[in-house]
Amino acid sequence: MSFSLEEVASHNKPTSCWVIIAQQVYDVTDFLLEHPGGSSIILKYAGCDATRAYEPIHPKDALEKHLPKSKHLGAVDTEAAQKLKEAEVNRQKTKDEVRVEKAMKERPLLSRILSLNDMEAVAKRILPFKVYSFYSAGADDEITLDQNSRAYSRFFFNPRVMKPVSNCDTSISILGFKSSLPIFVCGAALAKLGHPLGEVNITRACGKAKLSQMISTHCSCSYSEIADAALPDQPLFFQLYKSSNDAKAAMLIEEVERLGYKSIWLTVDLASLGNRERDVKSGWVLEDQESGVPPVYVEEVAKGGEESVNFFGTSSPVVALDDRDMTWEKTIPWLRSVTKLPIVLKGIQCVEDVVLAAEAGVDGILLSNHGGASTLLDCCAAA
Ligand code: HEM
Ligand SMILES: Cc1cc2nc3c(=O)[nH]c(=O)nc-3n(C[C@H](O)[C@H](O)[C@H](O)COP(=O)(O)O)c2cc1C
Repeated sequence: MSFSLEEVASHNKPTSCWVIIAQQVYDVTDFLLEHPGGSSIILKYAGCDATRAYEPIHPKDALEKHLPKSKHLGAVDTEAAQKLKEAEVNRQKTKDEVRVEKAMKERPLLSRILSLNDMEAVAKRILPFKVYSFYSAGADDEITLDQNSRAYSRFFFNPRVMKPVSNCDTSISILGFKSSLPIFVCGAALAKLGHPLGEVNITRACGKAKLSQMISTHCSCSYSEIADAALPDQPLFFQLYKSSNDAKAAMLIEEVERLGYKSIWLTVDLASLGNRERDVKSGWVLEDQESGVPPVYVEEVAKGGEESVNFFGTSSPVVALDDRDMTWEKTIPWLRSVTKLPIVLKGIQCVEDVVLAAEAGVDGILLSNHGGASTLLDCCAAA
């Protein structure tokens, strides 16, 4: 079955909502309320082509996994496909896209980027404004974000000399897996926003460097693509945002266990999303930059605009359907009952909770305040 653009466009309401993704037509009416980001994000594209918004965020298999087959209605017809292609070719680039294209051409060679600070400065130049805001924003006044990096300058080495060092071994073992350095790659959502190869690229790098990698529940490549990119003996850990629906969470764990992931890192510091103001603001800051004229706010403009403001930014969907009522007594035994993998709690921040974690019998903890980025509170102690 194939559809014209006009036919798709007539399904542009919450009561009948179709979208086009990669020239395929989907009926997402029933899915609206299940979408992790809520319905309003999808409704923005109701009756339209959502490909450009959809592809950099969602794993390849998201539609197949979450929409019943019957909701994949068919493809657009030949004329519609042609029109969509033309619209994409003729689309006027935004100022931010033009800026990014220029910055990409002028970016330094990788071999000249010597430190994380250098890398961050390049990222700020070459990433789209909204993406950089999402990747870098901290909660509230970003005091914890700032303190996390400052903490490194509060501690000093007392170097000892006259020791043999020609044969140093920097490797350690993390949950029984050898790592060439005492670091690993932490789980982070949406890598494809920064590079089209997304998490898979990082997996390949970890394979070469012999490092472990934790994969976010909200990675933008599929869990299986990432598993396929890993070398046979390369450990992948899975970061779990636990759904409030236990059965769904158990299915997810079963899936990654089957794919060969080696441990479950339950994130416990995100019962609610932090107030990431730079991320929230980035949408309207960008709109003002694009319009090129100083914004003029009048009552009429503000009206109606107020309700549509997304107060959580790009991260908003991340915790929308997550379990906000996890407890030591309930959640850890439940997790043990659904997996044999080692369990690590990610986001422990005080001694009292370390003790409770040990009593609960977990296999490890990750001392972390989520980078001062997304936790509910700013002003948490540096971690
Ligand atoms: C069918 C059409 C869909 C459309 C048009 C759509 C659109 C979007 C958009 C535009 C965002 C970004 C929100 C933002 O920038 O603030 C988003 C986020 C998200 N969507 Fe969808 N979506 C669709 C289907 C799905 C499906 C099937 C899933 C699978 C569960 C899904 C899961 C998510 C998740 C988890 C996020 C948050 C980003 C992340 O952490 O990965 N979406 N969606
Ligand atoms: C862009 C970005 C995305 C992140 N996504 C996730 C995520 O999906 N799940 C999660 O548990 N933590 C996520 N984090 C937090 C990191 O895993 C990590 O806790 C943070 O970068 C601070 O490092 P630390 O825990 O070593 O202090 C994200 C961090 C950033 C910067």
